[in-house]
Amino acid sequence: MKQIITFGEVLMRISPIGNKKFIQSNAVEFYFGGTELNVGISLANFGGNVKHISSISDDFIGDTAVSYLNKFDLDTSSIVRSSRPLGVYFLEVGAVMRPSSISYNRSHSSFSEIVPSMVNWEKALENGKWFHWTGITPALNNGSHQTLLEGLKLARKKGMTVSADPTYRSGLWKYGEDAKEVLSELINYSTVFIGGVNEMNELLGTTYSYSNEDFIEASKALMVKFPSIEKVFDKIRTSINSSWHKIKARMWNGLEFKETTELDITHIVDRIGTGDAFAAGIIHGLLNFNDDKAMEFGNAACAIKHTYSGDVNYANEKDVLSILEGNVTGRLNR
Ligand SMILES: O=C(O)C(=O)C[C@H](O)[C@H](O)CO
Repeated sequence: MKQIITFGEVLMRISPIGNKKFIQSNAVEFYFGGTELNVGISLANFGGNVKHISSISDDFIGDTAVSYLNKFDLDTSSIVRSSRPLGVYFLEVGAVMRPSSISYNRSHSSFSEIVPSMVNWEKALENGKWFHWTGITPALNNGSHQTLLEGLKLARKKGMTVSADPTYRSGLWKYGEDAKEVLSELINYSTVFIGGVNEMNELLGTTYSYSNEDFIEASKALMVKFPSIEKVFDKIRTSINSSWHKIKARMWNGLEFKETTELDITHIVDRIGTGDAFAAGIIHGLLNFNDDKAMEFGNAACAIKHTYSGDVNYANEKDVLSILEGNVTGRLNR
């Protein structure tokens, strides 16, 4: 089976247990995560053959991270190891009207210091069919930006499908390059855009609203500016409070507009990684179903991720299809 390639940082999340603040607690729990890794693990849980490429610390914490990836049968053969530490982030999980808070400790991490000569892209992509990247990787450093660019160029040369989740995080991008310029360059090597009106406005310098009409116009304008983009998938989140969200998805594939119904997530267990679950659902859907079902599958995958603690979506294909079929009451399985 040909491989889906994900490339990005593996991070450790450290968080007080439950919804406590650090000052309330001395008991913490940890999880492994990282945007692109979350996508990779979710795709493996759906049955995909996934290779994750990264740079990970050459110490026992890095060994543990690699073992975690192996637990999901990810191909870790193109991961490089370095003397720099694994990136860490601290999370306080909010509840109801109290928002969650994140602080990153990743500026000199193993992945932040990656440079193009560390990855043998020819070898890494030899069995690849799909490449997924996000805007986090080029936001970290010039080295991670250039390494990604090399991988994308080769992926397109080999005719692979490339999905882009441009995720713009203003708190990153500290190394002096212009986010809009860099992301525009990288999107030219991408075919599927997983992002919404905000991201499109950022790239196009426009002010489209959230209406469906504006979403279609923004998607058309995006495809004119970046002719390699064939499909746009967007997720709309309505936040009642930290513990209660509603989500739905919509798409423009150059020919038709479709949207899902809204799924009501009344008791969020953990919302970190839900966007990655959406991206993985879209990729799995496009590889196995039609565009419409891919959008529905992405939305259902995003919804069920809210029920698992940690960054990763543990749902398999059957779990997601069951949500799609309307089984949302959580009835006990015996
Ligand atoms: O990858 C990152 O930057 C993270 O913050 C780790 C999380 O797993 C990620 O944000 C979830 O989307």
